Order: sequence, then structure tokens, then C-alpha cells
Amino acid sequence: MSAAPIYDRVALIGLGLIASSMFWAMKRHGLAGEVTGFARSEATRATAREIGLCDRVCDSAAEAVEGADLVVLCVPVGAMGAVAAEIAPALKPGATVSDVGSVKKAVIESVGPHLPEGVHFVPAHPLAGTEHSGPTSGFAELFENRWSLIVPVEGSDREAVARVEALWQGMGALTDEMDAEHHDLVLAVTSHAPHLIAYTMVGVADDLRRVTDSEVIKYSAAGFRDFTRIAASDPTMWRDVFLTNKEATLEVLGRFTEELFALQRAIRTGDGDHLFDYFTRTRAIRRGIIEAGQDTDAPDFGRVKKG
Ligand SMILES: NC(=O)C1=CN([C@@H]2O[C@H](COP(=O)(O)OP(=O)(O)OC[C@H]3O[C@@H](n4cnc5c(N)ncnc54)[C@H](O)[C@@H]3O)[C@@H](O)[C@H]2O)C=CC1
Ligand SMILES: O=C(O)C(=O)Cc1ccc(O)cc1
Repeated sequence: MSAAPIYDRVALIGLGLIASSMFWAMKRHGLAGEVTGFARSEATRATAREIGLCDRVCDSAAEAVEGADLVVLCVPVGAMGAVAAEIAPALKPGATVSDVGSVKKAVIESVGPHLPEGVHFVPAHPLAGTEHSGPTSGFAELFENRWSLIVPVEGSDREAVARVEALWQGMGALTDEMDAEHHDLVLAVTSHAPHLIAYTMVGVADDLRRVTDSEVIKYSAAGFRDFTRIAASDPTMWRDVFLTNKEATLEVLGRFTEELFALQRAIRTGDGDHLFDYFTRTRAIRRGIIEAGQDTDAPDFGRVKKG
């Protein structure tokens, strides 16, 4: 059953994985009236028109946002500021601008100053995605049972925040609010550093393959396959994530290398106790996640009693 629309007019800027998934999800659940869209490349706009992505694909960002109640910036984080500057004069007074960027502090700093008074800014970040990108990669179920973090800025209008939150919930997401600094540190641990580790590991394996002519990639087991999937993610998007979440990522990577060196030393010196204790501790973390009912992939997610 469709809910009442939360917004009469929504504009999506940047028509890739996240924007296309939002479009299909909003339409499936009846959350938006007319949805307009704009992407920088002519080819992307042509594909969007062909597959019916957006009710109207516009040839400029300003045209797309004209009259929109909600504008969602779905471009790589390094492009958010320039897009905000471009759309600012065309925004409807009282409209809400949101974004889906993987980094929040840098986006708030680059977008915020461009927005005119009377326009609400409600940054958000869906913790859902795939290694695929572009207008044909989206699907309506992407956000189901996934977290979407809402990151209000100072003085954010509570009503505007509540509507953005309701939109994500309408698309099947679980929502929580967080401040930008905390968000960037949490994401550096849970997403950004792991992506960098996957990129490195796949690069190392590729180098080894060249050197030894062995078949490390062909016969890779499940863990490494996941690394190759993650390392296939969009290079522009991830370059921007690391350049804009520099501080938190470097902090996490510093700690990571220290631990890695300690494990490396334990292997070299044959310190089995160190390895065993470390792996015992990490195994308990995974079990703790499951027992606390925090595994969103579990079939009984949300029904396990929190102890
Ligand atoms: N891919 C993922 O798994 C996730 C991505 N995000 C965030 O969502 C945002 C979008 O990511 P995706 O949809 O995956 O990217 P994508 O690469 O699939 O799509 C990005 C779109 O933005 C357009 N674009 C790039 N620069 C532009 C500009 N200056 N003006 C107008 N359009 C421009 C591209 O042509 C493309 O249509 C990024 O900020 C990313 O950090 C958030 C959660 C998950
Ligand atoms: O595909 C995966 O494993 C992801 O980790 C998707 C993802 C990528 C970037 C985000 O900011 C949030 C989610």
C-alpha cells in the first residue's frame, strides 16, 4: 500500500546508484509527487530518459531544482560544493536541501555557505550501496533494513529534519541522528578504512599474480572475493571520500598499522598466544553484534531481545 507523498516535488542531482535507487523506492512507496533529475553528463541524462528514471530529466541543475520542495545532492562528495553554488539562486524559499554523501563534515562546510536563508539543510547518509555505479545500477530495495544517518546542522529546522527522516523510513531504512564529527569517525572505522584495506589487498594480490604467475585471484576464497567486489567501487567517489575524510581516516589507519605491526611481529617471533588472544577478542565482537540483535542481515533482525 502506498503512503501519502511526503514531498510534492523532489529533485535529484547526480543520477547514479543512490539517486536511481531513491527514485525507484520513492515511486514504489508513493513518497514523492513529481521527481525531476539532472546529471552532468549528456550520456547519463539520455540513459535516464530511456529507462524512465525521473518523471522529468532536465538539462541544467537549476531547472531541475526550480519549485522543488526537496533537493537531494547525489554527486561525489568533492562535487557537492560546486553543485550547491550552481543551484542556490534557483532554490524555492522554504525548500529543503539534503545530500547522501559518505562524508559529512566536509559536505556541510562546502554546501552550507551557498544556501540562501530560508532554505533548510538536512544532510543524510544511507549506509547502503553496492560496488556498481551509474543510472542503471539502482534498485528500489537498496535501503530496506539499512541504516540511514541524519546529520542535522546547527539550527536545523526540526520539522524539515523529521520529513527527511520520514522519507528514509518510507524507503525502508532505519534512521538515527548523529553529529558530523562523530559520523565521520564512525564511518572511517566501519567503511572508509576497510575500503582502503580492500583496495590495498587486491592491489597486492594483483602484483603477486604478475610476479609469480599463480592464480591468486581465480581461486580466491570468500573473504578475498568480497575484497575484489569492494575494490571494484567507483574510483571518483572513493578518491573524494579519502580526500575529504582525511583526519578520521588517517587516525584509524594509524591505529590499524600499529596493530598490524604487532600481529606481524607475533607471526615472525612465533608468539601464538598473541595471535590466539587477538582472534578470540575479535570473534567475541562478532558474536556480541549478533547477540545484541544488531545484525541487520539476520532474518530475525529487530526481534532479538537486547540484554
Ligand atoms: N555507492 C555507494 O555505495 C554509496 C554512495 N554514497 C554517496 O552517494 C553519492 C553518490 O554516489 P553514487 O550514486 O554511488 O555515485 P554514482 O557514480 O553512481 O553517481 C554519481 C552521479 O553524479 C554525477 N555527477 C558527478 N559529478 C557531478 C557534478 N559536478 N554535477 C552533476 N552531476 C555530477 C555523475 O555523472 C553520476 O551520475 C556520493 O557522494 C557517495 O559518497 C552513499 C552511500 C553508498
Ligand atoms: O558495497 C559495500 O559493501 C558498501 O560498503 C556500500 C557503501 C559504500 C559507501 C557508503 O558510504 C555506504 C555504503
